[in-house]
Amino acid sequence: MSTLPPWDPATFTERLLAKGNRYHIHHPFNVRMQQGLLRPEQIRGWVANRFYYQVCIPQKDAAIMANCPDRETRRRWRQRIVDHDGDETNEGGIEAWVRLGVAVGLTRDELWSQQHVLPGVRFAVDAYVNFARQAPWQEAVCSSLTEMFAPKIHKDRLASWPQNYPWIEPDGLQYFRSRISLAERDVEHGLETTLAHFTTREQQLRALDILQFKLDVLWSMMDAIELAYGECG
Ligand SMILES: O=C(O)c1cc(C(=O)O)c2c(n1)C(=O)C(=O)c1cc(C(=O)O)[nH]c1-2
Repeated sequence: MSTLPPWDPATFTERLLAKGNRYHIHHPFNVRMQQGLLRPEQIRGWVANRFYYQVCIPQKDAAIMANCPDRETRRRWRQRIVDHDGDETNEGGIEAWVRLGVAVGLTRDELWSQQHVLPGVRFAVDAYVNFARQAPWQEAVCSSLTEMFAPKIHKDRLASWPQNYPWIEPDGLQYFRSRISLAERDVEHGLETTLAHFTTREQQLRALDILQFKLDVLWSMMDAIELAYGECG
């Protein structure tokens, strides 16, 4: 057991942020996507596979709520499910992702049937959902903190895709636009919970491991996608 004193909140936050160097933004497949080097069928492969992540996120968030006895947390957390599933006033992120799919040349049926979802992507995403089902809810909250790094990846796509992939209908990029402020809001809550729960050095180190697990989920998805659709695919 570590006998070192806990990091203060600012230092702990810095340590969490430093994990950004392992984010899938740096994965070779993402780098090539960002440089405009991917062919349409490669973009389609990524979009069809990422759809599996999109549809599983609300189940992951529902698992966190199911494990959380704190009413205040559930009040805030349930918004995440609405963000993805939608409601009477908002079509939701899953539908926005379907629109992205259609904009890149996939059909709704192709997406919903999950016919393109690779075994490695399914394993990685399922590992994330299972973690949320089984871990203490604060640990599952911590695992969502890869969203700290997501606004940049969404902004990068919005800035470069219109020039790099002019064949993609720009309306299809709405999903990325919508996620920037939602991710920032999610991170505020996720960090608040993480800073309050992981207070000893040993716990803080555990939080870094949890964040690494989630970074690995995203990285593994990219590995599987690259193997199937990359230059050797
Ligand atoms: O496009 C991306 O690279 C990316 C990454 C992540 C992430 O870092 O987990 C999320 C999203 N997008 C996203 O759109 C999203 O709604 C989301 C929810 C979560 C989560 O863990 O609860 N991550 C992410």
